[in-house]
Amino acid sequence: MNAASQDLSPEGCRLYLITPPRIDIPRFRDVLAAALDAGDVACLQLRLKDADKDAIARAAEVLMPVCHARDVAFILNDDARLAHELGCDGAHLGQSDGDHAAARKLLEGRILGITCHASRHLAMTAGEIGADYVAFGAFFPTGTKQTVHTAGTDLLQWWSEMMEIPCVAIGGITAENCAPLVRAGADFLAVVGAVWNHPDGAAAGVRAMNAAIAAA
Ligand SMILES: Cc1ncc(COP(=O)(O)OP(=O)(O)O)c(N)n1
Ligand SMILES: Cc1nc(C(=O)O)sc1CCOP(=O)(O)O
Ligand SMILES: [Mg+2]
Repeated sequence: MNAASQDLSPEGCRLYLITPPRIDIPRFRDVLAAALDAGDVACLQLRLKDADKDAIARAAEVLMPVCHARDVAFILNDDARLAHELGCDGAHLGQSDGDHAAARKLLEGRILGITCHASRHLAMTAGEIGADYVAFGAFFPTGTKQTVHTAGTDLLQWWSEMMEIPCVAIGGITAENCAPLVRAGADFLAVVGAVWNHPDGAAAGVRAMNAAIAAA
């Protein structure tokens, strides 16, 4: 994902970073800069699940320039209206995060991603309303979020053979387990823990993920 062009045409699988659910903004700013300097990252999704709009706005004000300085798209989770107001590059919406078609109109020319769990039907519907990407998951158990749905590589393979719209794989993805997802056609791997909880730091997490993607 390119912040300048909003071009989601994939050139091989790329890394999609999602913030930890809670952050200390000044400290995270430096960790993020180091992570983005460590290797290719298509975009960062700001996902602060317990934060109010003011706190999200404060985080976006600090973190969006860090992303844009590195040509990394800045995507807001859950709230298309706020993404529009804050000048984000796009929004990621789940199935309970408002009217997708209205969000598509509001975010014209910007990125709209939609969670489709493990459902071909939800993905087709997301494609019909003009989503820029569909997200499937969870592929593996994850400690970041309680998940209900389980997706398999057959879904990625079916989607990527049928459709031009890029697909994102999410849920418990690590450098150790990601190869089958890349080979099945995932255009982006979305991760939280594999980068921010990497034992050698987030920069090492980005390097490990990119090395695993390249080797897949
Ligand atoms: C890239 C990506 N894929 C899926 C999700 C999950 O979105 P959602 O189902 O709305 O759940 P929350 O993230 O809001 O807890 C995502 N955020 N990003
Ligand atoms: C935010 C999110 N959504 C998921 C879904 O399945 O829709 S799984 C997930 C958590 C991803 O974090 P980690 O990379 O640490 O597993
Ligand atoms: Mg959501």
